[in-house]
Amino acid sequence: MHHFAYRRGVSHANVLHAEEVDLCALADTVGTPFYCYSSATLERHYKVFTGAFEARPDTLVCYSIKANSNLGVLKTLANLGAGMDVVSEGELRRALAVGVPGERIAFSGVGKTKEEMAFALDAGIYAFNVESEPELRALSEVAERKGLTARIAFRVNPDVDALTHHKISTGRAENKFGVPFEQALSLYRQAATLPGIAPVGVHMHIGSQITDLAPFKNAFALLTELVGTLRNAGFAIDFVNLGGGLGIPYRSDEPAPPLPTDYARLVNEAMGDLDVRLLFEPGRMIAGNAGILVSRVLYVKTDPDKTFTIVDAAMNDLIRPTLYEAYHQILPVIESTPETFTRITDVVGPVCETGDYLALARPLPELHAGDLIAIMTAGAYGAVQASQYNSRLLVPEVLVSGEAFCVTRPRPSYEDMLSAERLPDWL
Ligand SMILES: Cc1ncc(COP(=O)(O)O)c(C=O)c1O
Ligand SMILES: N[C@@H](CCCC[NH3+])C(=O)O
Repeated sequence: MHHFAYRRGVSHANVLHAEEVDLCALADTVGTPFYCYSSATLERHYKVFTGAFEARPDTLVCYSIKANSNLGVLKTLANLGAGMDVVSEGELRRALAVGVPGERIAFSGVGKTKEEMAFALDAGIYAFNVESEPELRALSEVAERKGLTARIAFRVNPDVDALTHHKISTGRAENKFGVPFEQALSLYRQAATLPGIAPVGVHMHIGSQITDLAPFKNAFALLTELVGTLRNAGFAIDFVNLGGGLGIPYRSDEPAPPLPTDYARLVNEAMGDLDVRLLFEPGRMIAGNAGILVSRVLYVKTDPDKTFTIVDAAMNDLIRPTLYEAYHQILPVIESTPETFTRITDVVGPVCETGDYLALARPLPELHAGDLIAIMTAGAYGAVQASQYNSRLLVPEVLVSGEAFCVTRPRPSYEDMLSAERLPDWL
């Protein structure tokens, strides 16, 4: 198994079947397309991230489940002691199902329902990241009714440009997330008066795939200032949640993003000697380069001025290229050298949308029907964003560990798909 590594400059000479698991054999067994995740890489990424903060032993790294919620992935991380960042009851149930204790779970999201709040209170989660004043009041009502106390952090929106794709920026004033920085102190004061609420933390998450440390620096400076203000006002702030967002390498021909150790240095500088527990919510950094999407070429269509490589994976399986103009490296699952990447082609799927592509104008070696390709860096925001558009079945997910593999989410059948729906009795 190729370790889909947190590695700089993945070269075209990487042979995907060079390690213990042969992707061709796996494709024959599971069928294509399928997602394939590497346990070793997940573990390594988690350890690299936590290792960067070893000087602060009470740091809690809450893996952001939204990036990849496959139970095999979650269990791999839970076994290492990871906490989890959840944004719905579904994600919370997944975290609990793999044995993550409530005390290692943080709950974010602008639209938590009262039912979700009640479920999370019963699970004894570490903290709620509260994103508005009405949400605060709802949480207080639910907690009071249950006779429980919700530990909360307001998610503060610092109005900082994360210099990332506009659809995944979350810390600008115009984004729906968090409470305005200027309103924070008065909201903490209000929270302190409400039953069932313990305002004990501060949270911030400014966006995803952040490859420049400057926005973090600016945002963390504001956050440190806020902790000082809150403490001076008498609040016992015991944790600061710095969110996730650290970017990862998607292409080998661009400068690599900062390493977790660079990020940790910045955090330590920004936090100074602030005596607080730090929480983090990395998602992409842990899962992105631990997964690939394996697909088979169906047809190669050569038009007068263009070649389309039509593969069996599509935008419904991996929406990132068309939704965010995201680049995913594509490698043939055969030995190939950079010199053979000379055929310019669009790699497209079978879905009836012009936006159904995995790559545009991409140099690749000559491919033929039946060849396998690996779409790299697909472990984060891949399978979790899949849909059944065009009544296509969700693709299976396979977790690999050394020579072992497990189809952690099998391909459903068409019978499953049809039996999930009901017809009204008047038809
Ligand atoms: C609140 C929160 N925390 C953590 C994350 C994970 O971000 P990333 O996968 O970029 O680390 C997100 C997604 O952007 C988020 O919204
Ligand atoms: N889905 C986005 C990341 C969103 C992060 C969630 N706040 C992506 O694929 O890049």
